[in-house]
Amino acid sequence: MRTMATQLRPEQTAAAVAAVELVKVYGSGDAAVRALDGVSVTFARAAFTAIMGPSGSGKSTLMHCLAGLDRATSGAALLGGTDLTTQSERVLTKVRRDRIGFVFQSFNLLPQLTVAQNITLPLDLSGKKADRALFAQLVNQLGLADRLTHRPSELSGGQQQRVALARALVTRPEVLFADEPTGNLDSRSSAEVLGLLRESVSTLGQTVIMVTHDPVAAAYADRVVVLADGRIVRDLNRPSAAEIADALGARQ
Ligand SMILES: Nc1ncnc2c1ncn2[C@@H]1O[C@H](COP(=O)(O)OP(=O)(O)OP(=O)(O)O)[C@@H](O)[C@H]1O
Repeated sequence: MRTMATQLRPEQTAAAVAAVELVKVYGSGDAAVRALDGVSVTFARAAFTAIMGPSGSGKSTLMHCLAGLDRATSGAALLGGTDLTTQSERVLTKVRRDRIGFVFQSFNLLPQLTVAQNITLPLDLSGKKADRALFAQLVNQLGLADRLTHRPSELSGGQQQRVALARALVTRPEVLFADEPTGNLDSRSSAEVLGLLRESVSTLGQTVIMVTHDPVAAAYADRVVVLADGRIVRDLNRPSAAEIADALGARQ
């Protein structure tokens, strides 16, 4: 539980997403692991940010705390000014469903549903109607128009990830979190999915935050934040893949 209220600045509450002095400790006593060690960072709207860093540096923990999937030990995790660390589980479930889009390495599609049903599932679950114009635009942009009645098992990995992307975007989430979205894809499909993420930022004004190990993937982002030992150690503006690899190499 938080012992002291975290002081918030206007630029933090106005940002799409912000971490403020975020600390996450797993376990206790000798076994305690400080996965996040006081992370403060703001993420602008309509920007594509990559979070990078060595294995165990805290990337997933940061994303999970910012997306309301895990609760920080102290500090604030702000989504459009709402501090997720102080919300009930019931509210967090609603926030994840209504305000956040997710794309995971493993696609997470429902095998018994068609492509079209998978895409509209989050809207169906919250009792909302799909915006037909946006649905049609996404399906065309993502090259899924002739796949709508197929099951996920009939699609390639790249196509499945494009369905997951459409499912995440059709709700118009305030932020799209992508966790190693190209981890299971070959380089051609990876380039396609990353290009589509990039396009969602440029054409739809989507805010995207992506965890990745891959400097080539991170080079699609506007900004690359590098973590080490639960702290932010680099913050790069539009870096090339080579600059990203250098920044990571210097840390390992
Ligand atoms: N549920 C947990 N219980 C205990 N320790 C945890 C838990 N989750 C993560 N950790 C620890 O917290 C630290 C940060 O882990 P995290 O998964 O955030 O790193 P990461 O940068 O995402 O790593 P990777 O690139 O390998 O996925 C690591 O030391 C990890 O062992």
